[in-house]
Amino acid sequence: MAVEPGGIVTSRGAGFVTSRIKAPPRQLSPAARRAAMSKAIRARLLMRKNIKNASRNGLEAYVVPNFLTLQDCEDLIRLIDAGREPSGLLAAHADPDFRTSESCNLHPLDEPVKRVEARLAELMGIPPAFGETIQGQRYAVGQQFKPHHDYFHTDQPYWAEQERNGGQRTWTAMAFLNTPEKGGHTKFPDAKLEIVPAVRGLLVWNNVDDKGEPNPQSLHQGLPVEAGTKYVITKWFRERPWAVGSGPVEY
Ligand SMILES: O=C(O)CCC(=O)C(=O)O
Ligand SMILES: [Fe+2]
Repeated sequence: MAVEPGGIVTSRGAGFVTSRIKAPPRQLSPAARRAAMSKAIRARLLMRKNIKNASRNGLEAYVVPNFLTLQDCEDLIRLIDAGREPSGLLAAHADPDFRTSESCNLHPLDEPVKRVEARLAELMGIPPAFGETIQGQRYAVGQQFKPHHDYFHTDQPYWAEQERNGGQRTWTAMAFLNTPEKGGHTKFPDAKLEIVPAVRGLLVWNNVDDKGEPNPQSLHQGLPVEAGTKYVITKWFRERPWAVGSGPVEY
């Protein structure tokens, strides 16, 4: 079967059809591979009904309303509340208020997590091995995550290890588990896009540009919650399979 780099391969599993985007050939440069994967993911997302293309000003982003069930949201909130501890950062930051939320890594074998992983895999088509462990996050009033990129900055000391363990982060999928009373918007200040959290909704964005290079326009932040609480889950995808043994990574 001839498949283009980044083309879609369909295979029949036990009683259901699964399709995955095929990893592009290794002889391409890393950026060309990332670009080919992005092209295939974009084509797949755009084929879907009930997806809103929120791309603008050099940022590629999509919103899928009602992506999760209410049951998923309730179950995930319970898991986050049971496991939450102060959110970490991959590299120390001079600003102690840079990321003030609480987080936990969700166990991939917990039933609600398995359900959501399967739905995300079906949406994105990215081979599951390319995805990091889903992280849950809880923001109380005043808590936030200041502007940052999800891609790795390759001039940082952490990069050598990340390059070995799956390489660059490509896409981010973030689902809103509740609707905070006020605030907590996800804002892309340079791209001038602001998403108001809505229970069950999914926000997906590409951290690399059309050439497969890290895209500065993907700069984003979780604005402070002003009333109520905000719960989200985040899944970061890598350009290559991510080694679980390397341990969970923060932003
Ligand atoms: O909470 C948000 O709106 C943003 C979270 C975020 O940027 C992240 O988890 O990488
Ligand atoms: Fe982020």
